[in-house]
Amino acid sequence: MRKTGRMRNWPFAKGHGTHNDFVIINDRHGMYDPDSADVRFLCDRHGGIGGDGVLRVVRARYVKDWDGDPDLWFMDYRNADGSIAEMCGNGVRVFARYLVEEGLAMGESLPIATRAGLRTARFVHQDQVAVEMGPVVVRDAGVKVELAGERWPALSVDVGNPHAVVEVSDLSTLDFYFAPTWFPSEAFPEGVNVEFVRSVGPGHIAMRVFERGVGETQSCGTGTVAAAAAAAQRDGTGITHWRVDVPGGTVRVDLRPDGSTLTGPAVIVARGEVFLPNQFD
Ligand SMILES: N[C@@H](CCC[C@H](N)C(=O)O)C(=O)O
Repeated sequence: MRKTGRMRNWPFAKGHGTHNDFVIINDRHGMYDPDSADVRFLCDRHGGIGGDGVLRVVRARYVKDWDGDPDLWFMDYRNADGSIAEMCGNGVRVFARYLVEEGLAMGESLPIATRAGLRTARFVHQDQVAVEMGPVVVRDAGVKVELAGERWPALSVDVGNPHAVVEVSDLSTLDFYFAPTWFPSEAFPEGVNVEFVRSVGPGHIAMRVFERGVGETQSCGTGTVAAAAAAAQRDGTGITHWRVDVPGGTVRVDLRPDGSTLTGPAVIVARGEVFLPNQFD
């Protein structure tokens, strides 16, 4: 097997939610499941299209291990390094926007299957989409996060995917040249997304994130929910509505005992055709 030149053409779209950006692959008939080399190519900002991840749009019936309604649209999310993640909060809003713009779904409220279970997206106004994100589990498991020689205690938060949330006093001095590490390492055997959060005021935080499988991104939707839930636990005043500022914009997180809602923008910015390198012949 050897690498050769270009071979297959495939339609794609590009979209983002608070500048967390995605290459969208329409695979409605289950004909093209990108392998990790394809995902890395699609997400490559210099040699490919460029994105923090890939959203493969596919009917749930074509997804191995999905045992729910086969007719649902499934958000098959991949990180830029080719790894698979359970859930993507910005991605699911962009996915919903894409389905409607492509005429693949309609209505104000849209069920979307993900590896973390069913999520429902609702079109609110203009570019805003609200997604029911399910329950958020916050634990203080004695985890510490280290970055550039500094160590902080972190809360472990499960939003369908894993997060470690750290409180800091200054976001501008964080140095992401090297990835953050965590202790004990067994706390997150599958890796973790790390959120650094600064309190701005009551119900208002700012955040930077270093995503598993990507690096620093302009935003992470599940991360904003994790950060708000961790801030609510630390703050203890019972605030349930949170404004979360990220480098790429602002989202709103609503917390309930049995679930959470993430509301933020989702836009499609391009459509085109990509020439996929032929890896095997
Ligand atoms: N950017 C996403 C999260 C994507 C997955 C994450 N990197 C992981 O590996 O869990 C979001 O908006 O939630």
